[in-house]
Amino acid sequence: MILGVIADDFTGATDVASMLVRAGMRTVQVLGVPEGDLPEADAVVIALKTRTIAPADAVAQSLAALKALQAGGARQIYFKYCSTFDSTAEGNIGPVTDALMNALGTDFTIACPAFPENGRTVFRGHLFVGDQLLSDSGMRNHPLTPMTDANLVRVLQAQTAHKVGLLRYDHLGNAASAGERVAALRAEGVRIAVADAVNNSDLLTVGETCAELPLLTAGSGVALGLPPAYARRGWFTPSDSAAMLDSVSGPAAVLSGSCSEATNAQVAVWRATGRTALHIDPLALHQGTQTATGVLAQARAALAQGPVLVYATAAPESVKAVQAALGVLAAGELVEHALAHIAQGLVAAGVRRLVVAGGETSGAVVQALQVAQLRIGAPICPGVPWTQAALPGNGEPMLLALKSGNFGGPDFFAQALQQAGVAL
Ligand SMILES: Nc1ncnc2c1ncn2[C@@H]1O[C@H](COP(=O)(O)OP(=O)(O)O)[C@@H](O)[C@H]1O
Ligand SMILES: O=C(O)[C@@H](O)C(=O)COP(=O)(O)O
Repeated sequence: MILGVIADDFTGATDVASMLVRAGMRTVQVLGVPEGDLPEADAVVIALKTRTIAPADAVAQSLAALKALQAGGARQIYFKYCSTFDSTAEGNIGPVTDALMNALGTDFTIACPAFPENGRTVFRGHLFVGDQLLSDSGMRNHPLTPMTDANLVRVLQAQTAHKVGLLRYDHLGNAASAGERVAALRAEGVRIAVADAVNNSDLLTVGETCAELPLLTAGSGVALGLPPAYARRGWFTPSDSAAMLDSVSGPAAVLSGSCSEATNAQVAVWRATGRTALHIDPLALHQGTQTATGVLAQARAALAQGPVLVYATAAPESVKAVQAALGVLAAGELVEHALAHIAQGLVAAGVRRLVVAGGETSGAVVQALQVAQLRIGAPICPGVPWTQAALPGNGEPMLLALKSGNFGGPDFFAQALQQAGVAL
């Protein structure tokens, strides 16, 4: 294994796995820290659900993942977080980075969430989402990790006691000048350098400059820049490594717990077509006037007519009202449990092609389905591939598309299902 990736959520894990596959690395994604040996591959991605949990728990799980990757022989470790730097006031990007650096005995790493193909660029340490600063984008209203500061040096500095610096774009002209700047930053005592990157060429420079660091921390964009750097060092030969997924039939469904602007638009487009769309109302769930079992029964009944969408996706005002009534974490968990329960019931009813929107939501759903490993197939859009899992028990194949809340065009759900052979 060349690269061992620790991803802080499940959509992020398929995102980075998809990038590595695209750059020619044989990549396997495992869900949670496995008990036994890791699979044989150029890169192994361990998907955790640590983005919004207590920092101490996130650190413990990340260190367990690190141990497994080290036992599998990983030459380099990559801590994958969101391209919008999603974190709470306490972390977990800073605490997990610090813990991994200590465990690896290293005194320098970078932090680079840039993913230019999806509009995430970092310029002078500030993160942009399209033309907007992160703090002006829809991320300011995220239910669990509202991002209200685009200055990543400042955001990260608040999460670590160590010195955070900036690897600015004007040093990214080539790997030699970037390398000199890294040496200077290290001499200044900087432990974590936020790296600018506004296009894929910057990511290639970052990849070349950082290919031999024990630890990288990034969104999925840097994963594009690393494989060419590894290949130049003779560590592997890129191959067309995208898995051919099995052709899977059976009913299809979409579960959506993301409240991002992109997902709100995708739900609106689906509803406008008149296809089945069942709404989960967290307040009604809490009061008991709606139950997950009731919604599941409706969804199962509708499957014969075609794919079903079940969504809790709501606009920011509505999310805020729910959170004011129930509490932020309790509201999130209530919805996640409901969608996970519905996923289990739908799979028991024969659903074999499932799209899930939202990182936390995907984590809850995939954990409930007790899936252990994903094969990465062709991308539906940048950052979202179809994947194949074997169901526990009988090992039957099922296709899963885990969509980051922010990714995909307005017609993503139909596009994904059609790509998996679902007639609409
Ligand atoms: N209507 C709602 N009100 C409050 N919280 C909600 C609502 N719908 C979903 N949630 C919660 O919001 C969170 C969305 O996070 P996530 O699934 O990671 O989406 P994204 O990928 O957009 O970040 C989840 O914890 C989900 O349960
Ligand atoms: O880097 C990204 O933007 C995604 O890979 C990601 O981490 C997804 O997180 P969610 O938006 O919470 O799904």
